[in-house]
Amino acid sequence: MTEIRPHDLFEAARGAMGKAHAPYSRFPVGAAILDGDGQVHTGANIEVISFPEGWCAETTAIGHMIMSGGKRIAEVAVIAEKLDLCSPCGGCRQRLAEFADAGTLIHLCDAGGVRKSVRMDELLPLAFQTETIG
Ligand SMILES: O=c1ccn([C@H]2C[C@H](O)[C@@H](CO)O2)c(=O)[nH]1
Ligand SMILES: [Zn+2]
Repeated sequence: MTEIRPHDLFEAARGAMGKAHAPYSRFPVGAAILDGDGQVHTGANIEVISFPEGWCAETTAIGHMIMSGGKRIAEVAVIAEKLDLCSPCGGCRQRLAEFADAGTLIHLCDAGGVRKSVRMDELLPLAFQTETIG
């Protein structure tokens, strides 16, 4: 099996961004998740005319991963057409954290490739948990 590299994830996210349904914000976003079994799952943002009902690229990709049988997130790439670095929104950080580990890398991309890679626990420090601390 060919190893998936961050640049491959970037390309998958960029391809997914081309499928965004973002007629209201005109702000296409793409995401790609590498799961623990080496499979890649992609997503784009999907907007709805009643604006709060739309959802993010990362969320679409998580749905694809779960429905394809993927269990854990090994790496993520995110790209937005109109931003140099698209960092996942707060809600998506929590959704990603559900399936990621503290050290899972999230690659923030621009049109040329990966520009910055951050750990899950940098994106969502002090994440909510129900286990007793200490
Ligand atoms: O991390 C993010 C941030 C925003 N969006 C989408 C939501 C909306 O469709 C558009 C503008 O906010 O970008 C994402 O897909 N991912
Ligand atoms: Zn989001």
